[in-house]
Amino acid sequence: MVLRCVGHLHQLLYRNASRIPRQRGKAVYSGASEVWNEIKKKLQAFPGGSVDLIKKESGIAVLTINNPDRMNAFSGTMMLELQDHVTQLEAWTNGKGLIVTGAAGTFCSGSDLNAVRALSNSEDGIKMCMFMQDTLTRLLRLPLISVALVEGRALGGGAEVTTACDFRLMALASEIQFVHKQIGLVPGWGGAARLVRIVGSENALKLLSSAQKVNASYAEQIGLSDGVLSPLETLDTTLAQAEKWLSDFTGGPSPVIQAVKKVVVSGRELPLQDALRMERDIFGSVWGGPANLEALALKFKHK
Ligand SMILES: CCCC(=O)SCCNC(=O)CCNC(=O)[C@H](O)C(C)(C)COP(=O)(O)OP(=O)(O)OC[C@H]1O[C@@H](n2cnc3c(N)ncnc32)[C@H](O)[C@@H]1OP(=O)(O)O
Repeated sequence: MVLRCVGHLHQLLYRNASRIPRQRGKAVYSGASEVWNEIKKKLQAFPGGSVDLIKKESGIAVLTINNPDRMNAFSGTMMLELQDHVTQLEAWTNGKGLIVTGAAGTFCSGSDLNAVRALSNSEDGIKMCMFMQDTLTRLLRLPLISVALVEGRALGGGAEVTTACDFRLMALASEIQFVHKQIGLVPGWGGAARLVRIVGSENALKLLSSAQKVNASYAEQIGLSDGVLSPLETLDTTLAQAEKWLSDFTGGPSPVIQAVKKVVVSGRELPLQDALRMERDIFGSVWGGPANLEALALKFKHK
């Protein structure tokens, strides 16, 4: 009887699920389609490398920044590919987790400096920055629990990409470095705004104004990293280690994991009143759902 009532309520609420305001896919800059078309055309002119996406049956996806000849620097076409993959992941209903990593033992050396030089007027720079802000904000908002697996160096825009994941895991000898100041810049891919939220404004100010190399232990100390990977003489590859680490958070059905991520994103991004409304709607989408009914039927005890 109780279960039937819950099921009925679920049907009622589920009708409203389509009304859950979508956090994902929401553009950072709305009404900018002309700018997008223009910048996409410019980015096409800087080819090289790739961003590769593998979606596994387990619900974990692996996104690899792949341009080893340039220490995985982002070419223009890689920026476009990254955005396409984010769009694909936004629609991945079976997804639970995402690992962002770099090819050939290093993470990413930021924007391809050849593109930076060619797009050095401030108008183009701002458009490229808007494009990457949009993509990386959507990456962070994905309803997947994401982790950056940092090996080797994460420099400039590469350091910014690490902050677009929920968590960061670093190999023992790896380094994250916001080198922007050394090339007369500040972060422009949303990395400063995210860094302040991750490590606090004092630590962010230290990292950006000194452009210091942040090793794995210092990163853990200030909360930039969530764990140090074991050296590779262990049996696991770094990717396997990251998958194992992530599995602590991605156990269970995808609708529940996605709902968990969504309530956190709304709590982080919205004013309290809106966050509470969003939480109500997300709650309504899982209440009386299959995972909830199954757990109730099992009289689950949290021992
Ligand atoms: C808002 C976004 C702001 C940005 O991201 S601006 C870009 C910030 N990144 C940088 O300034 C990185 C500059 N590169 C470096 O410091 C060094 O190359 C780095 C990454 C420490 C690696 O040093 P090493 O291990 O000694 O290797 P290397 O210098 O010989 O590099 C190997 C090849 O990769 C190239 N490379 C590395 N980073 C690049 C980049 N960002 N854009 C374009 N090419 C890049 C480098 O030029 C070299 O190529 P080549 O062998 O000389 O043809």
